[in-house]
Amino acid sequence: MVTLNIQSLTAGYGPTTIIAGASACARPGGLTVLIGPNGTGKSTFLKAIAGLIPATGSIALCGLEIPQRQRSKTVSYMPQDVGGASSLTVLEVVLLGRLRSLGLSVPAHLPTEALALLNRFGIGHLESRSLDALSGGQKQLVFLAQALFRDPDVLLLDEPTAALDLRHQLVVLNAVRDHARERGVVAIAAMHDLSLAAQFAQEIICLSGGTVVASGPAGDVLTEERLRDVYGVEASVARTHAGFLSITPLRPCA
Ligand SMILES: Nc1ncnc2c1ncn2[C@@H]1O[C@H](COP(=O)(O)OP(=O)(O)OP(=O)(O)O)[C@@H](O)[C@H]1O
Repeated sequence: MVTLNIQSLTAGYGPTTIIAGASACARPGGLTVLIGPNGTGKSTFLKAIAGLIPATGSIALCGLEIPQRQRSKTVSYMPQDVGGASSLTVLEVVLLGRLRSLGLSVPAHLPTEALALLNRFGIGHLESRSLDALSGGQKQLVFLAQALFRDPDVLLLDEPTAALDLRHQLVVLNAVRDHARERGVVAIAAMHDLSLAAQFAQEIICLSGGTVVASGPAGDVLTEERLRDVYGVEASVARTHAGFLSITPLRPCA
């Protein structure tokens, strides 16, 4: 099984350290949700795992260290702002400028599979539309489809449901969770909606102050005491009739 082990990860920007010796483990076959307040470093954590920013510490898959220069082959990162998001390299983007004259031979099954994925997200009818002519949520769905289609060993999604309506939030999180189950891959998504996180996560990692302060099943991580400590809010944590945790923020702590 391709468990991702993160040990003593330290990363930041210039002289500023944002992630300071964070350690966590993400198991394959389900969705791991990364939570934490605004600006706490969730995106930085994911970018450091993906090898997109300099970092120290160890990132290992199945016990084998993945050197930073090889991360892009095994790890796929979908950023929060999908305005120009793509997992294509800079060189590939330039090459695509001559797409029509490249004479690419695309095996017939690939467009069929890609279209099936778009249909799963309810946007198959947009297949020929230019990206410029899509709404923010539609664009997010296209790049999610690209991320899943790429089929990496480790899928990192930065707030994948932020621009989506209720139905598409469920469609996407079901698709990501099913994908992780079917392929046995690691999927980590940063999220702010804690009730949705509790519904879909096999495990939750909670970041605060540059380190991992808790990880495990939603019921262990999402306690009223932790929400007070980490988010500075009084919140009610209850279980719904369907058996899921429901988190209701009540008021900021005094
Ligand atoms: N390119 C950058 N250069 C300098 N500082 C940055 C850069 N990107 C982010 N930061 C800073 O790093 C800190 C962590 O940002 P990050 O985006 O990782 O937080 P986050 O937990 O994902 O936040 P949010 O929930 O608001 O999206 C913030 O203080 C932010 O201002």
